[in-house]
Amino acid sequence: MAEATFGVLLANLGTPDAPTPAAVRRYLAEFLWDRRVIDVSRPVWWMILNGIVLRTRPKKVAEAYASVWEEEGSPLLAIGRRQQRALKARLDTHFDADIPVELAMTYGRPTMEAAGLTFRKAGVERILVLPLYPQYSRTTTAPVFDRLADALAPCPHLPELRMVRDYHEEPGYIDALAASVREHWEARGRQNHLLMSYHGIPKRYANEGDPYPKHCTRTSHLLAERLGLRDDQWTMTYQSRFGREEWLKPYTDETLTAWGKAGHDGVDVICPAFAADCLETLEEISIQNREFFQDNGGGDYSYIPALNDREDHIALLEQLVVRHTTGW
Ligand SMILES: C=CC1=C(C)c2cc3[nH]c(cc4nc(cc5[nH]c(cc1n2)c(C)c5CCC(=O)O)C(CCC(=O)O)=C4C)c(C)c3C=C
Ligand SMILES: [Fe+2]
Ligand SMILES: [Fe+2]
Repeated sequence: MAEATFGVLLANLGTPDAPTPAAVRRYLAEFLWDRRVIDVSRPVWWMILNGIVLRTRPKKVAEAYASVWEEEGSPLLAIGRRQQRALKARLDTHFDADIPVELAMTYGRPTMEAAGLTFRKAGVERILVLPLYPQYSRTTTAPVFDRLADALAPCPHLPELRMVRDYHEEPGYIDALAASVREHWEARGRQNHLLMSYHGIPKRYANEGDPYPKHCTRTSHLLAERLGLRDDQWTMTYQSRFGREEWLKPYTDETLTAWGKAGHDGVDVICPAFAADCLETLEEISIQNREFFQDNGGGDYSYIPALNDREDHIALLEQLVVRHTTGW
């Protein structure tokens, strides 16, 4: 095997260390203090965050985490580890070399500092950063860049860096999403409507130039086209809103509640912005939103899992690495 000429840093959002109020509080305190995520003036936000949010939210959110927690821990981290191992295996074969692949979270553990140190000890001089967010957002992709820069700040000899900014219209991504939908239809039956639910962001961020909703819309149209869906066979919505400000619309929960009341007989739900299943898909979509639909009179409700460690998903990540490391 040849020696690697670069390393790959897979990055995702982060998750608490345990499904307990204390661990969730630590996680939220770090995450929600990031200006890229919440840009309210610091003194005002400090009062709201410490006076209200961190006093009330951790208990409720810890219960939600407990309902999806796995033996290996938080689903986001457990799946991230599987993605890391599977990508390394593919890259080692592709390059016939021992390619270092690290997983780091923007908030919580495993930290960017730990990944940076591992690369440094291995003598890695070039790092390809691959944030696991198909659609770029200032609230998710940009903090990966900030946190990595912070982690490397003490390093006297910076590695060469490249970052995949987004892959929202990458053919391998759309193909993998479409294959996951078709396989789900074959295994579980097909509902007559497909809902594509994306994590939301405040509408103001989009008005200020975040291309996230444009990326989501493009992904949705490409997926619908690849599945041969007519316009009346699919809908796109945004989930997980937080706080009082207006977020991107239409909202997933309001849409499913209205569809339930209107007596819709069935819906398949996919969340294309999540490269790995996590609290926002396994609890919010698969449990909470199912109730909004069915308790209001809706029929069948079927959640289509994230791409996780599917072979075609890992093959897509491999393709992205191969393309973005050209010349290294
Ligand atoms: C407060 C504002 C938030 C913005 C803006 C936001 C954007 C955003 N988030 C993801 C992906 C994930 N978010 C997750 C959890 C989560 N998100 C927020 C808030 C914002 N997200 C909170 C407060 C939480 C924690 C749970 C809660 O308290 O409700 C997760 C899951 C993590 C896990 O541990 O499973 C992911 C993944 C995207 C893609 C995005 C914008 C594009
Ligand atoms: Fe979020
Ligand atoms: Fe949520």
